[in-house]
Amino acid sequence: MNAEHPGLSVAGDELGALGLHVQDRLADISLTLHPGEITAICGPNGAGKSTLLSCLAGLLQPDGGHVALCGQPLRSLSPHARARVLGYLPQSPEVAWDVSVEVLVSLGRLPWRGAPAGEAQAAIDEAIAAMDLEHFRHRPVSRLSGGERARALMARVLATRPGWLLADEPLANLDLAHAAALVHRFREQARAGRGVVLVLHDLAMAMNHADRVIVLGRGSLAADGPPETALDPQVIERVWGCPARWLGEPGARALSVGPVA
Ligand SMILES: Nc1ncnc2c1ncn2[C@@H]1O[C@H](COP(=O)(O)OP(=O)(O)OP(=O)(O)O)[C@@H](O)[C@H]1O
Repeated sequence: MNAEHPGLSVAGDELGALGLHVQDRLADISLTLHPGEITAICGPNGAGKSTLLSCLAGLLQPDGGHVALCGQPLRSLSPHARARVLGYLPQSPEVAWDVSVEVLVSLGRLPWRGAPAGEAQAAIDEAIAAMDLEHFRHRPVSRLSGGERARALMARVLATRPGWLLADEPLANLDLAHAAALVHRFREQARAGRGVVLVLHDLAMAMNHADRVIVLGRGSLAADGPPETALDPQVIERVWGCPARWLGEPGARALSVGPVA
């Protein structure tokens, strides 16, 4: 974890690397994540993916180690500053209050209280449109389907316009077309110089759309690199215990999984 990687300029702000070092009895992991990339975190159930993402979001403090943004400890940033730069989508699609979609999405603007109202409304409208929610704008979230609610929660994160998007299983409840649209959105965010970090169980999604894949075993780094190497069939067999082989062309791979011995 260091500041050796230069930050990229995003909307006038310097957005630097997001680094993490965790060293305790459960994990020993050091990572530096780069803006401008889509990084996928993959691994079996219980490997520590959500825990790692929560540490990166500053919501969990590792027992030993630290998290730094642009070389600066995350803890030294105010909660407001952290919420403006790190947008976090939790794994659980629960919504505490039965508000409308528009109100839920507008909560993503809370870290920007005091910004011009027009800017806030533009960000909310853009996020609602990006997640194909115009039709549901005034509907209470309790009357949405599971996938629609997942899209509304993602829209709330997008409305913040954070420098880093940290999303735990963002595609899990989405149909094919909405998943493809969201992946396209993630790529746009990365192209704009933002950092995108996704926990993904769908290894084909990670293979086809990530720039970098981090594979977690039980609390340790099993692989880290471009998808072709980090998701090599040997890695998959070692970490998930499944014989597997990749089919198709680069960028459009499918995973064939054999029977578990
Ligand atoms: N609140 C908690 N208290 C104690 N242990 C926890 C807690 N949350 C998770 N764990 C444990 O920490 C380990 C890592 O959990 P984590 O949720 O990070 O895994 P994951 O890789 O995201 O798994 P999944 O793919 O099932 O979502 C697991 O063994 C889990 O049982």
